[in-house]
Amino acid sequence: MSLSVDLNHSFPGFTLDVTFEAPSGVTVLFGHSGSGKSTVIKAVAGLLKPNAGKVVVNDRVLLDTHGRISVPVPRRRLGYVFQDGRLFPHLTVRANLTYAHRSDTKGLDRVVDLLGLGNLLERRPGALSGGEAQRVAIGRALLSDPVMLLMDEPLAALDAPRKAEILPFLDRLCSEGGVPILYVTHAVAEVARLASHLVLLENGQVLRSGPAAKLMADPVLVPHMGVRDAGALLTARVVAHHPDGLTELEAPGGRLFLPGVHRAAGDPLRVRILAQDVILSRTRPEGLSALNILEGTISALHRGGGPGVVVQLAVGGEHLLARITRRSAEAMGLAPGQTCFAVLKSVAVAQVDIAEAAPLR
Ligand SMILES: Nc1ncnc2c1ncn2[C@@H]1O[C@H](COP(=O)(O)OP(=O)(O)OP(=O)(O)O)[C@@H](O)[C@H]1O
Repeated sequence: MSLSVDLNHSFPGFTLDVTFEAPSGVTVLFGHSGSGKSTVIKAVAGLLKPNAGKVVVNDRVLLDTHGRISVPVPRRRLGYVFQDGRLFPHLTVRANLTYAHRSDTKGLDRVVDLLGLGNLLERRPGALSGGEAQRVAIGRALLSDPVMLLMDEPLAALDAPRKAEILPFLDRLCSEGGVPILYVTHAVAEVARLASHLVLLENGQVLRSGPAAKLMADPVLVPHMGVRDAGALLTARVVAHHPDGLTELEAPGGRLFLPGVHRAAGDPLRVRILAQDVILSRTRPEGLSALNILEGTISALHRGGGPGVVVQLAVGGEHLLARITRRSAEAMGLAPGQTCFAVLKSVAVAQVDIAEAAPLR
């Protein structure tokens, strides 16, 4: 699938002017509140008629204001998942799922299995948790046999435990579902977990558009992600589970030992490592409590306006980010091309930051 979006629209005091192309997979529209994310997704869905623009999904023109084409909403064949599930309260989960069902029963079985809905089918929405209701809403959208799923902050209304509960299902949807997704969020953790392609929006414009792993590892973009949320993604593979509860992973640049990762040996993972959790050393450190030491080469340094510096480290074919003080960077004489060791505490990596791997490269 490919998605091509070119939109112009004005509200009083706000102008949207965005152009981006995205390949198959999960495209995340990320930006702060009011940056225009929902306006873009509504225009793609056909719920908002932009002043001018063109939207093409898989060579199918959904909108072309010059050519006076605007495919009506039902004929766009897009599945829409809102913040709140918007299920029919008087229907069971099964009836909600089959309401707009265009697939065969096999499709229903697959979606029920993919989203873990088997034991919920006879319940009504009032008897579901927020996370369960959202899974049903996603299932219903999938069963309408869409050419693309549009998800507008689908986790925003859920508390942290419900988010953690639904994320593994979204991982599976992204890696096995086969349906391309346009996903709106302002949560960096969701970008890190789900995105294959990232479109950064700011004040109604595209700041950057590109592969998620590349943009997440760009030191210049750290302020846009938020200094406490910024972090690069590494692909890793489970090597072994040790009796002391640690899981050993093979990662670019070395081994990682993380607290109990519940995946089988050999499984590929995608691990987000927050820039603020990485310590740098010019020599291989010894006698530390931190178990994880990855060897790399400094590929970029970026000074912000404040006392911080973001260092990008090439490890294997991937990148890590470390946010340290300018004082430390100067004292260590850090410069591109130098060998450097990244030190990471095992307990710094949260379970929510470990996902089934969608390939990064
Ligand atoms: N129907 C409307 N009429 C007037 N202004 C609107 C309308 N819809 C959106 N806007 C304005 O357009 C801008 C972009 O809104 P939009 O909802 O696309 O942002 P967003 O990035 O999705 O924000 P959030 O994360 O808060 O949902 C905002 O300034 C908003 O107030």
